[in-house]
Amino acid sequence: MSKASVSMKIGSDGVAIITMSNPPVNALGPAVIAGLKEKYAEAMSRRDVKAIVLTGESGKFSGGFDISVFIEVQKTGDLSVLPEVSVDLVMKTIEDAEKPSVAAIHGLALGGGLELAMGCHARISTPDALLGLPELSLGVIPGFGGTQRLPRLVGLQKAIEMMLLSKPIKAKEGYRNGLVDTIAPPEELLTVARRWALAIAEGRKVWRKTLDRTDRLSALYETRQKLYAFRKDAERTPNMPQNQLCLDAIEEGIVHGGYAGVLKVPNITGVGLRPRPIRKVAIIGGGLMGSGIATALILSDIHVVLKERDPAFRGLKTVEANLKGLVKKGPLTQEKMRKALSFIKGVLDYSEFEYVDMVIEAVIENAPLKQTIFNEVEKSCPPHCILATTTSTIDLNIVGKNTNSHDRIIGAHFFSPAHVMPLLEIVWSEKTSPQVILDLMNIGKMMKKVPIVVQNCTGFAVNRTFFPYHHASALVLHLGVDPYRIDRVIRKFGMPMGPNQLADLVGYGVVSAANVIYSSAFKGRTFESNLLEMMIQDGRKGPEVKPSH
Ligand SMILES: C[C@@H](O)CC(=O)SCCNC(=O)CCNC(=O)[C@H](O)C(C)(C)COP(=O)(O)OP(=O)(O)OC[C@H]1O[C@@H](n2cnc3c(N)ncnc32)[C@H](O)[C@@H]1OP(=O)(O)O
Repeated sequence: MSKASVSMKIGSDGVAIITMSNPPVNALGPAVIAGLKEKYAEAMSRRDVKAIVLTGESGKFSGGFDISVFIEVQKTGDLSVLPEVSVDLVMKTIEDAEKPSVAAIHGLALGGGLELAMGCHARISTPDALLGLPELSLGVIPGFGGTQRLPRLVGLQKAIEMMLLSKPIKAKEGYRNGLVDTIAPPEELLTVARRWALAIAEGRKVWRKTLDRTDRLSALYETRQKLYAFRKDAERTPNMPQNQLCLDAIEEGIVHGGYAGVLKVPNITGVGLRPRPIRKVAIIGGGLMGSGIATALILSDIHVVLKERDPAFRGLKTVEANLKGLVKKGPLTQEKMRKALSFIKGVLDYSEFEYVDMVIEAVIENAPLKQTIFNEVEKSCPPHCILATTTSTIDLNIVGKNTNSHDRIIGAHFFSPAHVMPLLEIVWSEKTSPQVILDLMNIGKMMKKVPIVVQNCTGFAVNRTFFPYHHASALVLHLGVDPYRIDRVIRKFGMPMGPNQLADLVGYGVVSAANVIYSSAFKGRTFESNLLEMMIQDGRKGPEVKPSH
């Protein structure tokens, strides 16, 4: 077999044609993978290259990872023959590169071959080329990000079918379902591909990363329902764990965003830190937020002590109601609910805080109260314990003012209802230790949350975005426009609910408290309306959420 290689030819149009060669199917062996990295690095460094077309020799794109390498490893146990095939090959080398790539596909693009093509910014193919991810038939799951990218190109249903059945499709079907951008006859393939690549580079065609695309994804609840059905189906093949693992990877990518699993936070991930085990969490406050977080934690098999002030333990009752709601809607079973409830205990003081790994303060948006709590908690918890606040707006340095533990203080901004909403805003100050940030990212993933890591400032990221929107609505309301009409217009625009209904759901007290903090931090840049105060004084506060910390 002739030596595997990757060549590059640069046209006068500024398009570099990078060609994989490894007969008979241009399999992605070590030499091809190394060659791709080398040629891409060269193409990125050359001023005479504007864009790249990636293709394969002898009428084939690529048959995927070189199976003979697997056989070699099975025979010898020598893992060193495995090339470095982290997802970075596709993401860093192709998808995130500063010059666009277009895949020119002919013959076949299978497994890692198709994954390379999906990392490109467009795919041109001959009509009868075979496209597929057959990895599950080999007992593995797509390892170059196919589980993350295929659903974003063809939609969840089709992507799962293609992977679970390991059944390739023809490119003309791929064109219909979004996997292929356009079809070209073999003799025109390279010409069409180079024109497309140039058009992207020159801004005449959209330059979009597959991992960023959501246009083919359904709403999260629909996704979860579909995945639930496929999981039930996969339970019939218990001896093929790769099926469930493939669904796990797909879900991770959809719920947590395409970069899930490769979430990179400078100086936090990839610097040798390892998340510490989290076994027990204390939550202070059993209101809407605290009980929601407690629900999410016990569903992730994490023990919780829920500190309330009122021996009626209304927060515990809310947790139970949350779980019953999930059983009623499915897929939570009665048995899993009973198991989750065994993970939670209501307390009225800090006596059980001695062995907790994290405390989450979930009381009302009142800085002095939070400062008192953190001062008390610092004395009751072990020195490694993470001290998290759910504040949506208050600067962390203010929250931790009365403590000597600024390195352990972090923002864990969940969104109500916390056992349902996937977003988790992780806020760190310049004093927060990288280990604590990584630990909270890990807990967020254990809770199946979408963690976004942002730096400390009033309002952080979400409320810095939310409040201008909220103030614009308050201005229009102040001018006398019907709040229901405002909400109808916003819902028609595409938001799940309008700003007035959202304020009602969250509670006017919470919105008002956050408003005061936000407006004082950005004096002169906000709209101050007294309508909310008037409603609160009139006893109309939104859902009755009594402080119960
Ligand atoms: C990165 C991760 O996602 C992991 C992966 O990519 S796993 C690999 C995924 N790819 C596949 O599973 C493709 C497997 N191959 C096939 O489906 C078929 O071989 C084919 C459709 C590519 C070609 O089929 P056909 O035309 O019928 O010819 P053969 O099956 O007889 O194959 C011809 C020769 O090609 C060799 N070959 C095929 N695929 C690979 C591969 N991925 N790696 C290495 N070699 C491959 C095959 O062994 C035959 O070679 P021979 O010397 O003639 O025996």
